[in-house]
Amino acid sequence: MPKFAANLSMMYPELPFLDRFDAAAKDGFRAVEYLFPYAFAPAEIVARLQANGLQQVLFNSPPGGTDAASIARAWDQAGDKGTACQPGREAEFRAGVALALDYAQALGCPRIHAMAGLIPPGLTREAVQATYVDNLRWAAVEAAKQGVDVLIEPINTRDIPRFFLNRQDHAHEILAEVGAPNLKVQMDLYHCQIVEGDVAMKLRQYLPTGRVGHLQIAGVPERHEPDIGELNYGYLFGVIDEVAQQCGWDGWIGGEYRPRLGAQPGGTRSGLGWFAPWR
Ligand SMILES: O=C(O)C(=O)[C@H](O)CO
Ligand SMILES: [Mg+2]
Repeated sequence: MPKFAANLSMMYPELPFLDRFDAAAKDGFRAVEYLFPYAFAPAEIVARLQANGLQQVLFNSPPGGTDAASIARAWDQAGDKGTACQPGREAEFRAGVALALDYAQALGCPRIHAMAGLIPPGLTREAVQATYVDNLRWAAVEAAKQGVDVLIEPINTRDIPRFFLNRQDHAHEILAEVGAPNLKVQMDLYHCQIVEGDVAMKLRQYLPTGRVGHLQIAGVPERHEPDIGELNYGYLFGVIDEVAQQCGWDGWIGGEYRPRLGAQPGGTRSGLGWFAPWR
């Protein structure tokens, strides 16, 4: 049976961040994921997780910067979407991963997502792949010391132009090149549909490899609830369940979507019809 995590960066926009843990638990979620915990002391988040019996199943290493203020600026102002592929920012990437691993230890989180970043102007994907691979190899070694997986996620270039990693097959080629068993793919079906399509067959192809560390879902193309848009998630959850039972995949599925009703009071909860059969 699929296990769903609430993405607290996109769901519950009607609530302050720290109140979203309680709301997700009240709505039946047993796990949460989000982008960045760095604006809060780990103890503040641990208190919310423990008060609600929630598992922390994913968050991102910093997209740039290495302290709360510079991380927020990197995402909001600089438009950084990771630094892993960017030559000359290796020290920043590594400091960010070290911070993320400290938080992962404190939060009991078994995986972090290291965003690839944008291909720098004037360079090509091929020209920066070696930097990406070297950074991931370093991150995987550090993460393995505390039993944490590092995830890489193909992201579509309509949402993030010039993002380095866009395709599932390229992500799995990177895993092979890095050669670290704790480096895995964050397979976001929203991005997979936009970039490649054929989502059910890609689930059947990649879940049995044991190298998909996490799934995420959202409606396509609006990125609202999974039951709004061109993907039949009822069918896809059945495929995930069938393949997971065959291959033993036991991962989480993050609801990484913007509720259609936005920040209206109760807007997120009123859109949880897709989740009702799985609570
Ligand atoms: O963009 C996505 O789909 C992600 O999952 C990143 O981690 C955050 O943007
Ligand atoms: Mg995603």
